[in-house]
Amino acid sequence: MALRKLVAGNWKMNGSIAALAELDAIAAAAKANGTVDVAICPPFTLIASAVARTPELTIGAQDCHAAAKGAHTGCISAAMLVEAGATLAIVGHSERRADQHETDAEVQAKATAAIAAGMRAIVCVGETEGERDAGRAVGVVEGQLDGSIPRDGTGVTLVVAYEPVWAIGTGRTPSVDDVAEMHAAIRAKLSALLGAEGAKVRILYGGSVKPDNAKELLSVADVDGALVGGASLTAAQFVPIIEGGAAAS
Ligand SMILES: O=C(CO)COP(=O)(O)O
Repeated sequence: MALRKLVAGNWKMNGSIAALAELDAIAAAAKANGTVDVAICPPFTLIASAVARTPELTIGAQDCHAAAKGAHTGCISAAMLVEAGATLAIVGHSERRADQHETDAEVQAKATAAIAAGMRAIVCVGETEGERDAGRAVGVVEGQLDGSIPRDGTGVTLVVAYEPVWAIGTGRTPSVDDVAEMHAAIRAKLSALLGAEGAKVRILYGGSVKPDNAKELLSVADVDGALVGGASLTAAQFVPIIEGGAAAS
């Protein structure tokens, strides 16, 4: 079953009010390429301004806290993100798993909170270079899915992003065969975990997606979109990736 592709940008800790000007051309490209869904996840402080500037564009967050409210200084709840206008939240990005020591259980709780608040959750998984070299990539990702995927959401509210850690920000990507193998394994695992709902979960590829490789990567079986870091910061780079997604649809 071919799922509608989602091309999502993760701005990480980049951007500014001035940089939101990029959204104008990105929103126009989203409209012109209506066969794909497009989203941008800017830093928390820019979410409301991004929604105000381009209400037609899906705006998401890069994290949320698992709790509804309380004594968690510096954290943001899913309900706060919804109030700001976010309709999806990335959770469990490898940078947060590494820098903030987030565990699978915490990622699962965050995804559950995001979905309960009415957002879609993009749950990130991916192996390190050492794990791939040791032949453990698929096993590591299956384990992350086991621990991080909420069992009570619907397939539509859940998105998985496969982001090999060694491909993020490096200009290196797995071979098309390796991407196909991993995405097939993720699909099988999702079906085992979620039954029929597993077939509805979009599986994004992330890690050095650029204008010149987007169409090829997005054409691989069970690649239902892309999660784009650096190349999502400018319309000049992100629009051709949106077009690549449409061409692969
Ligand atoms: O981490 C990523 C998206 O979440 C990928 O980042 P790059 O596209 O910059 O490699």
